[in-house]
Amino acid sequence: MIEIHGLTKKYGDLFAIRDIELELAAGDVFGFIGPNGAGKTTTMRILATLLHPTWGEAYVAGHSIYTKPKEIRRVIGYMPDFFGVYDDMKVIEYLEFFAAAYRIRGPGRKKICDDVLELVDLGYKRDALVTSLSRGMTQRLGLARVLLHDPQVLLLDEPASGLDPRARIEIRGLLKELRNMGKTIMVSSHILPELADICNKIGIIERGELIVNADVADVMRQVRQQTVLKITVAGPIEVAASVLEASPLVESVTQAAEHGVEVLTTTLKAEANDPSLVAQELFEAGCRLTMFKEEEINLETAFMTLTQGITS
Ligand SMILES: Nc1ncnc2c1ncn2[C@@H]1O[C@H](COP(=O)(O)OP(=O)(O)OP(=O)(O)O)[C@@H](O)[C@H]1O
Repeated sequence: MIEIHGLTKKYGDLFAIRDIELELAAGDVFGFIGPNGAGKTTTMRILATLLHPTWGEAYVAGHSIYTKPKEIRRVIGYMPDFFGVYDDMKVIEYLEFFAAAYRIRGPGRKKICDDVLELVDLGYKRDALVTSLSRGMTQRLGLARVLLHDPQVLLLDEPASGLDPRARIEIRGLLKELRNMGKTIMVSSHILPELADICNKIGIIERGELIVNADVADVMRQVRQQTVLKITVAGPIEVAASVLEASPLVESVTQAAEHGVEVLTTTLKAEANDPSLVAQELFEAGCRLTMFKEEEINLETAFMTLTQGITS
């Protein structure tokens, strides 16, 4: 759905983006992470055919940005990081205005506007003035606007920026819904956790260069090459600790209090792939397990591990 090769944009001597390579398939949700000024907006504006690159190639749904910009505009929904709303319009009028611009005509237009309003949970604000909406609602209206023509590809530039925690969660929920509808989504943010649970691919851009471009599942696999168990027991924890230390399956054990409870964090040897054998050893030594689970690893930790040194 999106194919980018050697994409570069220069402003004088400054590389806003440099040699970007990226491929996204239909249904991919790509989280585009980077600090302010890293090049996210530049990349998205080029894909949206609003900006010419200095060199490089980009295709959206098989259409080249150089030769088929009109075709690209029909299949994308681009939500910029800042967009204006017309002061004296009601929410529904605002959407009808853009629907007309997309040449959506006839009785179907009203239904489409009502449908997208429902999708973004703004049906109840249908007749409110756009200027009366909160920032979160305005962002949702912006999303409704780019969904009017049912685009296959969504380019969303920091849709959650400036929102309070509740509004951020709402936007995330909405993105999940769009993902479930099969849309291909490129969504930028400068914070990783915001995108962690909705993306299947993640790119990290810094100073114009895509320094990480990976499958979320691969990253998880790479980081988790060894199983780490969190274990608590009823009774003396030292007994369990010594059983674990003596176990041929265990590489290391550390003991520390977590939320007031003594926990044994146990890293298994790379070749030990059945944690239940460790449970059995503890059981046979008379330890009563009160917790025995694999340590959860979140995407943020995984990326911090992988990008250590690269992003500093
Ligand atoms: N029109 C322009 N003229 C000169 N430099 C520009 C122009 N547009 C962008 N830049 C520079 O290109 C770089 C990339 O900017 P870009 O807006 O793509 O970053 P971004 O990752 O989207 O940042 P933000 O999170 O702040 O939106 C920045 O250094 C910016 O100052």
